[in-house]
This record gives sequence, structure tokens and C-alpha cells, in this order.
Amino acid sequence: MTTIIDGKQLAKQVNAATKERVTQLGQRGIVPGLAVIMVGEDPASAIYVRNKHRKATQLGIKSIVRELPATITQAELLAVVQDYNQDPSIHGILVQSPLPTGLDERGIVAAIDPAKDVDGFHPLNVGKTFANLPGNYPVSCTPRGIMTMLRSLNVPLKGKHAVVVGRSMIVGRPMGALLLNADMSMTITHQYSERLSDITKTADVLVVATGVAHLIKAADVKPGAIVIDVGMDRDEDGKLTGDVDFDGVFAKVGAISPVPGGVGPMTIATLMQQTVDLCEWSE
Ligand SMILES: NC(=O)C1=CN([C@@H]2O[C@H](COP(=O)(O)OP(=O)(O)OC[C@H]3O[C@@H](n4cnc5c(N)ncnc54)[C@H](OP(=O)(O)O)[C@@H]3O)[C@@H](O)[C@H]2O)C=CC1
Ligand SMILES: Nc1nc(=O)c2c([nH]1)NC[C@@H]1CN(c3ccc(C(=O)N[C@@H](CCC(=O)O)C(=O)O)cc3)C=[N+]21
Repeated sequence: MTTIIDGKQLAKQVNAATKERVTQLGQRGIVPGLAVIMVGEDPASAIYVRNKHRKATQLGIKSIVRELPATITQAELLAVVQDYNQDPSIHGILVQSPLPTGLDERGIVAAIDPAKDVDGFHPLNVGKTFANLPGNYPVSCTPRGIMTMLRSLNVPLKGKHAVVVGRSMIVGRPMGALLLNADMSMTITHQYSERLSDITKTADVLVVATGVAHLIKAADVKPGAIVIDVGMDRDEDGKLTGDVDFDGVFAKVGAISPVPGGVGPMTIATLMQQTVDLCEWSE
């Protein structure tokens, strides 16, 4: 029997806990604040930003969406970030990616106060994650949400082999770090990985984040594996689908997350959770 990892349901549980914490903070007169900065008119980004704003508002988090024109200069965008760095009502700052060409995303992210870096993209927080340092610091929300999904299965991770397909700063790399920090053996693969299928077939936990629709097929997975599909792709009919051939893989694996309704809702729930974390840590 294959388990479908219901990200929507798990996100509800995470959101309920977040809402409870917001209520507790409210009794002390504290309202967590999230600033989402969106530059230009990317339609996909607009949907994600709207979803984040709606969820934050539902949970009692103050959400500011700052929409800026694609013509903004690096210096002007830095000034916006610095304003939110100074604003005591804002605990989390997020710059929606991708930024329009001409803007230096790394420079902007590095200007965010690391204590308000709700995406966990600042080099200081990235470094802490990779070093597995103790203490409180934000971590990239998609991988953190995936760890919550894996833990919800109540199967031991320690000593097992995790394979990550994709090595982006937002998903693949921090995902690898968190799996390693969970005492798994860990392999990160990418476009240039030779015999990719031979590697993915050894994965007890397989996380796929490539943006290539249905890259992973039944022949590429180990029987009984746990498969997490991060992809947000379009199939031939324009329908939202993942990086894993869900129907083909389903019967072979032990557990699999669907698209939609898997990692996506957990990313947003984790973003809300981490906004409240940052608020509490700042007290
Ligand atoms: N649900 C959610 O919350 C989120 C979903 N996403 C989705 O996840 C997917 C990945 O996102 P992101 O990490 O930002 O994407 P990027 O485009 O930044 O990275 C894709 C990675 O996949 C690798 N890759 C591409 N093609 C292949 C291939 N044929 N075989 C092996 N590896 C390959 C690339 O390798 P190389 O480095 O060699 O080029 C790269 O490392 C997208 O569909 C995106 O929309 C992203 C963020 C959050
Ligand atoms: N600074 C920054 N931080 C991000 O976290 C970030 C980003 N930039 N850029 C883009 C990616 C992508 N991302 C998603 C969030 C939610 C869903 C989501 O809710 N997906 C729903 C479906 C949504 C739909 O129907 O289109 C689901 O999978 O069920 C998807 C993708 C966050 N990202």
C-alpha cells in the first residue's frame, strides 16, 4: 500500500499550530509582520505572492506586499530592504524570485537583516545550515517543509540514503544539507550527473526539484522508496504537474507526495511558521 503524503492536510496542521502561537503573541500585544517584496510582473510569482498574503492574513500575521516596477534600480531596491530592516513591526522579509534581469539577487538577499531573513537565503543562514550549527536561525522554507513531511511518516531516516535531484540555492542544496543533518547518507545530483537513474535507484528518500516534467519514472526508483516531488511544471495540456511520473511510479514506491497538494502548501505553511519563529526569537 502506497502512502500519499498529503501536503494540504499536513499544512492545515502546521497552520493551526502557527495560528495558536499568533494568538499567544497577541495576548502580549505582539503581531508578527511579514513583508513580501515583488519586483516586476512575473505571473507565476504573482500567484504565489497572493497565496502567501491570503494565508498570512488568515493566521493573524500582518502581511505587507510591496509591488515594485521592473525598472527599479539596485540602489532603490536596497533602500526598500533597509527600510524593512529598520521597521520593528516587520519580523520577516522575503524578496520573491526571480528578480528581473539587471538586478543582482545575491546582493539584495545579502542586504536583508539575517534575523529577518524568512526565506533563509542570507549567506550567514545558509552557512549555519550547512555547518549544522545549533541555535535559532531560518532555513529555506521548501526543504524545511519537506523535513516536516518526512518526519510525519514516522519512519527512521538515520543511516538511510537520500538522493536529491537538483542543486539550486532555494531547494536542492539546502535540502541536501537538512537530510545530511538528519544523519542520512546524502547524494546531490544535477544536469551533469552520469547514470542518474543508477543513483536515484539507490535512494531510500528521493527528493526531485528540477523543473523537468516527469523526469523520474518507475524505472528510476527503488521499490518502497519515499518520493518527494518539488516540481511545479506544466504538462502538454497546460495542467500543473510534477517532476515525477506520479501514475507510473505510484505502485512501486512506499510513499509519494502529489503535485498539486504536496510540497507547495507545505512551503507556504513553513513560511508562516518561520515568520512566527523570527518574531518569537526577536523578543
Ligand atoms: N513547491 C514549491 O514550494 C517550490 C517548487 N519549486 C519548483 O521546483 C522546481 C525546481 O526549482 P528550482 O530548484 O528553483 O529550479 P532551478 O532551475 O534553479 O534548478 C533546477 C535544478 O535541476 C537540475 N536539473 C535540470 N534538469 C535536469 C536533468 N535533466 N537531470 C538532472 N538534473 C536536472 C539543474 O541542474 P544544473 O544545476 O546542473 O543546471 C538544477 O540544479 C521547479 O519546477 C520549481 O517551480 C521551486 C521552489 C519551491
Ligand atoms: N523568495 C522566494 N521564496 C519562495 O518560497 C519562492 C520564490 N521566491 N519563488 C518561487 C518559488 C515557488 N514557490 C511556491 C510556493 C507555493 C506553491 C503552491 O502553493 N503550490 C500549490 C499549487 C499552486 C497552483 O495551483 O498554481 C500546490 O502545489 O498545491 C508553489 C510554489 C515558492 N517560491
